[in-house]
Amino acid sequence: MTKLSVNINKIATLRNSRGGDVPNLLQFAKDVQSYGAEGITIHPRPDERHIRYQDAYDLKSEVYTEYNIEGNPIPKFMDLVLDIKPTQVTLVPDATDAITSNAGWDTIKHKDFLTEVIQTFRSNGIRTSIFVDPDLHQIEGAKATGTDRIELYTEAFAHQYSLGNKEAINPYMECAGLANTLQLGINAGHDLSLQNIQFFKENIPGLQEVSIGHALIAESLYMGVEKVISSYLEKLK
Ligand SMILES: CC(=O)[C@@H](O)[C@H](O)COP(=O)(O)O
Ligand SMILES: NCC(=O)COP(=O)(O)O
Repeated sequence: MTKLSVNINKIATLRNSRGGDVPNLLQFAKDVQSYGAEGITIHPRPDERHIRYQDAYDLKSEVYTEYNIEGNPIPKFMDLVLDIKPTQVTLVPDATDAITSNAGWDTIKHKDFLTEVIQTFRSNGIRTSIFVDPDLHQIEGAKATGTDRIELYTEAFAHQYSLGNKEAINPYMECAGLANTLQLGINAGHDLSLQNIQFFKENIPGLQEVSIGHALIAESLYMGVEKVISSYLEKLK
């Protein structure tokens, strides 16, 4: 059984574009949990262009499933996570101006830093996960940091799969095999979608959690737009 954690960054992006409170982020989080989602993921960025730090605090009392906060462990982010104490923190090595996450950690180069950060979070009762590329050396490096889990960065798989290249799953399968042997928990995310999720899940043994945002929100628009147009037309008769 793989848990679905819904990344709600895009809801905050839409809200912020008009400066008000539509759509309401907290209500959305409540609703997706009531529809069965098993977690809520947010990825606050230093410029707060979507999730604001205050959102992260406000969500704390509304998330009754798993609360996963992702980000680069700069001091401001560390303080936020240690204050909130979510279920899980996922460490992502993003540049401050990154449009979206575009690489996993070099767990070998940053071993000492990651080990210290992970120890801080774990000693506060927060489960840890490290965002990594599907590379066996990086999985071994992740194990050495003491992290509970890894999050496999799935952008390369998603892109290749959309081009029909199913072999793109191979490095992920190898990394999952190694992670299972090392008793590292396995999460995955980035560009997972209704098109690729079943194939990914079927080929990754021990996949514990996926966090999905961008495609899930776009798919929700497409799957809902017909009903909404009909509702408007009904009112405009
Ligand atoms: C780590 C990861 O892949 C996601 O958290 C992704 O970075 C979402 O962030 P944006 O919504 O800012 O693209
Ligand atoms: N950790 C990945 C995540 O939260 C969502 O990524 P995406 O589905 O928005 O690409």
